[in-house]
Amino acid sequence: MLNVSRLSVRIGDRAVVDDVDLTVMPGETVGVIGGSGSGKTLTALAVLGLLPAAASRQGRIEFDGTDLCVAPERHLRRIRGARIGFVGQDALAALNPLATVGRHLRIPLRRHRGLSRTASAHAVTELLDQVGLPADAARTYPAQLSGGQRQRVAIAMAIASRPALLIADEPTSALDPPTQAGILDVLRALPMTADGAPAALLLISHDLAVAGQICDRLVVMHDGRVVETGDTAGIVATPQHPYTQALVASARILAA
Ligand SMILES: Nc1ncnc2c1ncn2[C@@H]1O[C@H](COP(=O)(O)OP(=O)(O)OP(=O)(O)O)[C@@H](O)[C@H]1O
Repeated sequence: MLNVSRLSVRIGDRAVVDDVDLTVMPGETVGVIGGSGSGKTLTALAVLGLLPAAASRQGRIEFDGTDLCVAPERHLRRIRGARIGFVGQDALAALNPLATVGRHLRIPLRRHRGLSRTASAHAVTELLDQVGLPADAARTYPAQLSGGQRQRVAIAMAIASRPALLIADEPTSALDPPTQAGILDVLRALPMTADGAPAALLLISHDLAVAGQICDRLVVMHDGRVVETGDTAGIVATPQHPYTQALVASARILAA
């Protein structure tokens, strides 16, 4: 479904993402892990066509059979938020402080799924339930919610269109461990997409312990390059690259 090949992103004369290959199959949960500055976020932004103005990209990003690197901006606008959802680290930044949770959810429901007013009211309740929030959360405002509840709302907004792929960039890193676990449960149980196929998740995280809990496969990035990729269980059991070995060792120490 998503097939990134030989992706490079340059800012000035620096290749901040260098020759990255990455695939996500329908229904698959893939984690992109690596340290700060390793190029994870820019890889995600390149897929969304939302790189900073100073950046340029090369390579191929095939999604639903179209190369997004050469697709016109109107094609990207059509798939962003509809076929590809996005959740970032800072839910507060994604939410309008003056709008209720219900209003946040009705906008994508009406825009992307074309639901009537009555149908979208029902769909709001269903979405809230999918992310573990009670129906009466629809009448609350972002400031009245905890950080974890706000992140649940941000995920509900991102999945309202039933996207084929959800990109989540450090969705739990601003949250305490019990709250993180709740958000990972929500991401693990993504609903079906509009065409009935299972949704896929591309999870960006610096934390192997987080990605390892819910990802089928991991892509390890270091200094802008993919240094290792494989099944989560295999990577955790027998990491090959020295950087991955260090990541696994430090996750073990933290878990001990
Ligand atoms: N707008 C920008 N202008 C200049 N350099 C940038 C910009 N955005 C990112 N970079 C640089 O590109 C490199 C990769 O950044 P990126 O945000 O993809 O890293 P990351 O792996 O997501 O790290 P983090 O976990 O800290 O967000 C970093 O060295 C960063 O400083």
